[in-house]
Amino acid sequence: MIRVDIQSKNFGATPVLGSIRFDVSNGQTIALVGPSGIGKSTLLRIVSGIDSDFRGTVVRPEKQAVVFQEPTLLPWRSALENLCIIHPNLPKDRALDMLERVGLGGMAALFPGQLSLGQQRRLSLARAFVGAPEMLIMDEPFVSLDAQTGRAMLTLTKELIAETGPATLFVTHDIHEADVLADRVLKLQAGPQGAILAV
Ligand SMILES: Nc1ncnc2c1ncn2[C@@H]1O[C@H](COP(=O)(O)OP(=O)(O)OP(=O)(O)O)[C@@H](O)[C@H]1O
Repeated sequence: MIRVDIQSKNFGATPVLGSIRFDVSNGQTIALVGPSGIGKSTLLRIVSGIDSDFRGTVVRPEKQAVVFQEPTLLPWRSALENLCIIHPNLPKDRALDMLERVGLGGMAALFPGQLSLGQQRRLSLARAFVGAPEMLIMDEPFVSLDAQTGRAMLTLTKELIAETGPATLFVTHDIHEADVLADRVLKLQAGPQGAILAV
């Protein structure tokens, strides 16, 4: 479970987030929506532990995975190595099974530059799920994909979440994505001292 209790987050003198509290239980998926620039990515960075410069506390499980908008793969490593490098104890056959599972069977030796954007996204999903995360954070993981690839990725992500059961928090601008994936939608709105959750 993820327990978020933020009192405030400022960039310099500018307040960005106000008081924000919520929990994400194991197996639950929460979508985070709100207008551009309101602070969604800032909140995700705090929840994922990338940004620790805020007032408040976040309690998160040990096994974590983050999927960014851009696939953030190592271009000089093969698809298989991209999985194994951050999971050094991962048996090779499990890594190959996961590549197969996300539709990249037979592509283990290819480098990210030899994969389409959709395939690179599949590889980042494989990398995230192969470690059986207890917490999954995703920042607009389906943007700039064509409609068919986007739908396929959404279905695949839903299946992988159901199989693995992490506490999941993801940002989206797409209400359809939120409907398909999320059990609950949280909306950020402007408050007097930074963004707060709409009720
Ligand atoms: N490193 C930073 N330094 C200063 N200001 C920042 C920094 N990162 C973000 N901001 C500001 O904080 C606010 C929230 O940004 P954030 O990226 O979290 O919004 P967002 O809701 O994710 O936007 P979008 O939907 O457009 O991606 C914006 O006004 C942005 O300019």
